[in-house]
Amino acid sequence: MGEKQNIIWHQSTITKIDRQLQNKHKSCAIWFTGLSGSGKSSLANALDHCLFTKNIQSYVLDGDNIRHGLNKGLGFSQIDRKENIRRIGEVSKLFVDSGQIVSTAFISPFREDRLQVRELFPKDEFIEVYVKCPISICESRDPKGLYKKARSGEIIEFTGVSSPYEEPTNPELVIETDQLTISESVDLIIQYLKIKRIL
Ligand SMILES: Nc1ncnc2c1ncn2[C@@H]1O[C@H](COP(=O)(O)OS(=O)(=O)O)[C@@H](OP(=O)(O)O)[C@H]1O
Ligand SMILES: Nc1ncnc2c1ncn2[C@@H]1O[C@H](COP(=O)(O)OP(=O)(O)O)[C@@H](O)[C@H]1O
Repeated sequence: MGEKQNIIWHQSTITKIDRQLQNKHKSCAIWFTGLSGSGKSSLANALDHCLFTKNIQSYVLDGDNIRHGLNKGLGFSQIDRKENIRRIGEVSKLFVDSGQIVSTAFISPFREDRLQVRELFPKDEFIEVYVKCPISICESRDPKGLYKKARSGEIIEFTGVSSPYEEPTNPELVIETDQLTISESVDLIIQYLKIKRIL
């Protein structure tokens, strides 16, 4: 297909390993998944802050922000969510190729879509973090008032209310945000990155 379109893959002369050696740490995608209000953005940003202060190359891709730009125009049907996640998967891979630790904060409710992203990476470069929190607590947090709108029918196909969330079956990490503080959660992730020799 690439050949038909006269598109030829260029191998970059500086490799991912060259970049990792220069950075003095490995690169990976940390894929936060969970309900709205479970704490994905808060954790991804707190982790980013912690890594940044340690001089580690880190960046966050956040659902709300990406949907303002790259994925503007995509909605919340199953098909649009699939495309949303597919694109973020590809962008994350570019970040990992560039030697960075990229944290993504997307609901990514469908197992199949998360699996498709996982398959883009070698085994040790994709870390799925299930940000687990009972919906009753997410709803009581309701940082953007969206659950209220979903319950009243103002928002349709809202995850956990009128659209499914398929829990991860085998994530690398589970973080229960109704049990741990943000700082305890970040410590857990840092500990995992050290055990896996990413840091
Ligand atoms: N219908 C519906 N369902 C779920 N979420 C909704 C919806 N409409 C708007 N929002 C807001 O969009 C954010 C989720 O976007 P994502 O790109 O992470 O969603 S997905 O992964 O494609 O399912 C989500 O952000 P988070 O609360 O950070 O998860 C909401 O703020
Ligand atoms: N232990 C915790 N971990 C993460 N977030 C928490 C925790 N306790 C309370 N919160 C609050 O819950 C809300 C989660 O919102 P957010 O991070 O935007 O979630 P999401 O990105 O999953 O929608 C924030 O207001 C955050 O301060």
